[in-house]
Amino acid sequence: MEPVGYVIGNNGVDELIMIANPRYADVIKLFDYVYYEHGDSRILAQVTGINRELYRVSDSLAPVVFNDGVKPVETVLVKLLIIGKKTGDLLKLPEAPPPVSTPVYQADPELVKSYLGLRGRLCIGYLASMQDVKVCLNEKAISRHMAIIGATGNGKTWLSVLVIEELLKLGATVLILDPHGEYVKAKETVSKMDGVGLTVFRLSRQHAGDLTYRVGLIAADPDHIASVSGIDDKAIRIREAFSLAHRCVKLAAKAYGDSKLATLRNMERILAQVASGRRIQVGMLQNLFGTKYPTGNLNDNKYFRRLTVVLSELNDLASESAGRHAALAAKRYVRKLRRLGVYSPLSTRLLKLLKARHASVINLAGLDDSVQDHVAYSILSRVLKARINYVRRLPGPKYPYPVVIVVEEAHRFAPGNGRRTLTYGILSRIAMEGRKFGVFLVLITQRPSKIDQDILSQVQNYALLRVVNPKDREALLEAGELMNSNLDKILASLNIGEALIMGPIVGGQVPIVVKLRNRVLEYGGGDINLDKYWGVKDEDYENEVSRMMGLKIPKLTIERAKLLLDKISDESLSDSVIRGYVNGARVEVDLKNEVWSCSKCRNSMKPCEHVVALLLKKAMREAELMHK
Ligand SMILES: Nc1ncnc2c1ncn2[C@@H]1O[C@H](COP(=O)(O)OP(=O)(O)OP(=O)(O)O)[C@@H](O)[C@H]1O
Repeated sequence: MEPVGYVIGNNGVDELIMIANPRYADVIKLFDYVYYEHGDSRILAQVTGINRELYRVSDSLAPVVFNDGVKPVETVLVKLLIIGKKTGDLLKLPEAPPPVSTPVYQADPELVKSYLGLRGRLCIGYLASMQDVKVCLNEKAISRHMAIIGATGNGKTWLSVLVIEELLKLGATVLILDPHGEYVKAKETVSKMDGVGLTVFRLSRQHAGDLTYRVGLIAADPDHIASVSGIDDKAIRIREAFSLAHRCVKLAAKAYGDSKLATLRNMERILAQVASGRRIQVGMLQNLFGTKYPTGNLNDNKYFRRLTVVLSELNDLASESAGRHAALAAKRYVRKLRRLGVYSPLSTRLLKLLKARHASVINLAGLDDSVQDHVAYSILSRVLKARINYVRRLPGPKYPYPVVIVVEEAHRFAPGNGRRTLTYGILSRIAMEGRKFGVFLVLITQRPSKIDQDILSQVQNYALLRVVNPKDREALLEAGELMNSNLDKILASLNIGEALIMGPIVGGQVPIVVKLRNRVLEYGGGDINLDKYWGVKDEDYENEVSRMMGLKIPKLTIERAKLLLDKISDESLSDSVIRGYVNGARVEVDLKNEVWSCSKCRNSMKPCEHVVALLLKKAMREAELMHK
């Protein structure tokens, strides 16, 4: 066999420089596998850089080479990352670099397969440089969690969908926290996968989903829901009133054995009573709540006794003006929570959410960050608890199978800037202890520097797509022990559809560059191809939207609106008054009179991004109809 090149130097024992055999100079590609002989073993290496250079000629000769029209002599220098020699099941780096002029050969698929040992069952693609070698990740290593990292639009969701498909085929229970509703579309294609189920849970009626997930008020920490409602941490009196009302409905539910009493509506009723300065007696609760419950002797009931104590604290509030004001303010916050439609007395049953061979997508699109945070916190805490109860045989809800939790936009739930979300605590606990209880994380983020580094450092498997930002590459260098400057260069050279995978999931020894396979499940939120609808350039639809409203819409607003296009729901676009929900905001535009309203931006002088998003959608819909 003819060598593809010869060693001409080295950089430590793990990097070689090879000069390419001119006959192979145009054949050698990035990520190719090559080897050289060392005694009776072969040392495998991978191409990580290719440089074309002018053959070194002396300074006095250089002008001659160029001026006489002689084609410059080219050398192709190839950087090789040493993978190692096979010793039993292990790959070991050689003790010394090979002598200069050692011949280097192209490795064949069998050699590569036997060295890399990709013997898992999560088959997500092929070696980028050798498309007949399948890459199957080790499913057991998912217990060491996984991070999927890459710049926006480089295929993170694509890869996560592949991992989910493979996990589902093996019978896994998968839970997906989906802040942008990107996985909702998977529902349409899940029937292509035999015996696999997928349910989309929505949080409010105006969003897409099969079932509604509710966060239980009885189990919720009053401080948490007070924060979700927007009550400032320092507004102690308002928080106190809020918390007392919460305890009151919770205890009433327990004392009377009727969970339906623990509603936000009943909290509002209690607070209205306090705000108006009227005292509340136990006997009045039936009237106040508008429900009937047994009025027998409840004096032995411990909840009843606590309820009377809480009522007397509420009455103390009612007796002073500051207390009444606080109750009035708290009532407004409760009303705000009620409008969200996310809370009900009891949480949705866990067994509706968790099933083997099944993925549950939690569609959080359109909810404010604090609501997303509370929902995620509530779900993750319950899942971890159910697994702990099962493993440790403790009383309480249990789930018998391990659960893989996919967290899209993980930096939103566990930001690295020291801000502590509710979800942060539970995510960091799962990152640290989930392995013991069979709760595994797949964290997806565009910005590794923005995610909490303690959590990231618990993750041992990395799938890296193109990461362009040097700061983000630095964060990876810090977080992953496996990361080194060679890999840093590979990262910058990846194409869409390629991923660099490291960690025990690929045997733990060698990073692998994978060409990802096609997926079965659809997902939304990929690039929106406006040209598909318009067949025209950006300016044309910008002009169209401006024309509709009879005024110039700033480019920035249009850009922001484009990002909201996949967050529009319940839209009605055919009449002269169009309406819909855009990222949770209720939007209405009267096209004839060129007036608009947006429940979030209220009295803006110019159409806000929510309004413009709805207009864009209408224009797109019309263009689509025209092209049919
Ligand atoms: N392996 C692949 N093969 C072909 N096309 C791909 C592949 N991966 C991604 N794409 C395309 O690239 C676009 C972006 O992909 P995707 O939405 O998965 O990226 P992302 O990194 O999750 O983006 P974001 O951070 O914005 O969510 C999509 O239009 C998708 O179809």
